[in-house]
Amino acid sequence: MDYSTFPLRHFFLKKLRGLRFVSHSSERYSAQSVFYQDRGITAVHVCITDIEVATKHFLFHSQALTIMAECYEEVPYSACDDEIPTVDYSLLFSDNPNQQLDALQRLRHACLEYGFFYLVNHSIKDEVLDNMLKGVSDFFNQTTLDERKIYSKRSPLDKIRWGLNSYTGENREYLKVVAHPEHHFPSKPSGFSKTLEEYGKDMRRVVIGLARAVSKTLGFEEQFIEKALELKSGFDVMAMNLYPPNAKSKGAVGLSEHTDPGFIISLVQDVNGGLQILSHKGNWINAYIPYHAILIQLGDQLEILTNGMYKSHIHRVIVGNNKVKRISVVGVHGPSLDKLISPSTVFVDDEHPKKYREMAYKESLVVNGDDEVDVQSSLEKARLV
Ligand SMILES: O=C(O)CCC(=O)C(=O)O
Ligand SMILES: [Fe+2]
Repeated sequence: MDYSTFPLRHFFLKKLRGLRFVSHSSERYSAQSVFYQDRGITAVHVCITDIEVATKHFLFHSQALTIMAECYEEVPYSACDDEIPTVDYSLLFSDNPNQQLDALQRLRHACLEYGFFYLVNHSIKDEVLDNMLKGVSDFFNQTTLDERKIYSKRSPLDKIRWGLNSYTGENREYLKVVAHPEHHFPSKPSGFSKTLEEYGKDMRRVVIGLARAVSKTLGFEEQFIEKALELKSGFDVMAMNLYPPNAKSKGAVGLSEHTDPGFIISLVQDVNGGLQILSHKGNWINAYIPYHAILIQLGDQLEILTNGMYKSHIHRVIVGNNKVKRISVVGVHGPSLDKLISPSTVFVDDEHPKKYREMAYKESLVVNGDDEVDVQSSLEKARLV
């Protein structure tokens, strides 16, 4: 079997169905142990990134270990350079009806056939992006590592969360902050909070514009998504990631494969490198985000709302070939926490049975034992078929 072109999770799911994964009480994994017991696939993912770490932290059925060992040998993290569609934000609102229609058609195609696209002419000024990326870089300054430890997990209600995953298997430092409806930003370095606020405001404007345009691509009035997800009080988290250049002693994976919750996910970065997205055809595509463009990915709750028509896609970060450190800033733009999300009746009929159960957004964020600020996907928990 050619593992580089085959969607691995399906392969594992089939092969490992029925086997149990039991986590040790190791600190790193204990919070996720329940989660892993019925989501073998995520456990497998942890294992496959580094079998040595996996065996240290989990008790595995020996048959599962053999399968994982085989797969670990063969997975090369390779990806192709297939084109990722580009959407011109300004044209989505053009006064010229033909131009607008053309841009909306492009957006529909990108949502239907890809689930991710580069957004250009988005109206966020270069200096806002540059200031924000500089602020994030200063926050992650090596000399202040001890200072940011105050944002390590203290309570499930944390609004600011910092973490350093620099063990073999995942290689990333991150800061996650709640950015909407109210925002919680670190007070240091000076000016950082103001920079994030400015960027957050601009990005939110773009997200609301996209909600209107995406509604139109589905044949609805432009307020459809804003109302269905209650975006006015939407729960947004900003995740700032720092990936070091790969060192021999560390793992090639910056961030393991996952989808993200929410309506859409915005991503900006300082340098290209490492982000790979699994296409609907089952091949990994390298994302080479054009300078100052925003990568938009569709989130789980848009997939649920459209009953699987607009899908959220699995992605990961591979740092193996990176020569320099990379920073990415990810916005997970979600529905209101209390909003119940289920497939809209328009997308459900005899030929398209309901594929997801109803869940409040808040429930979907915490159902696997994670905290709201972690913004982890629970799409598999909502799936009915
Ligand atoms: O850093 C990246 O390119 C991707 C980050 C990501 O997927 C996430 O934070 O959810
Ligand atoms: Fe992500």
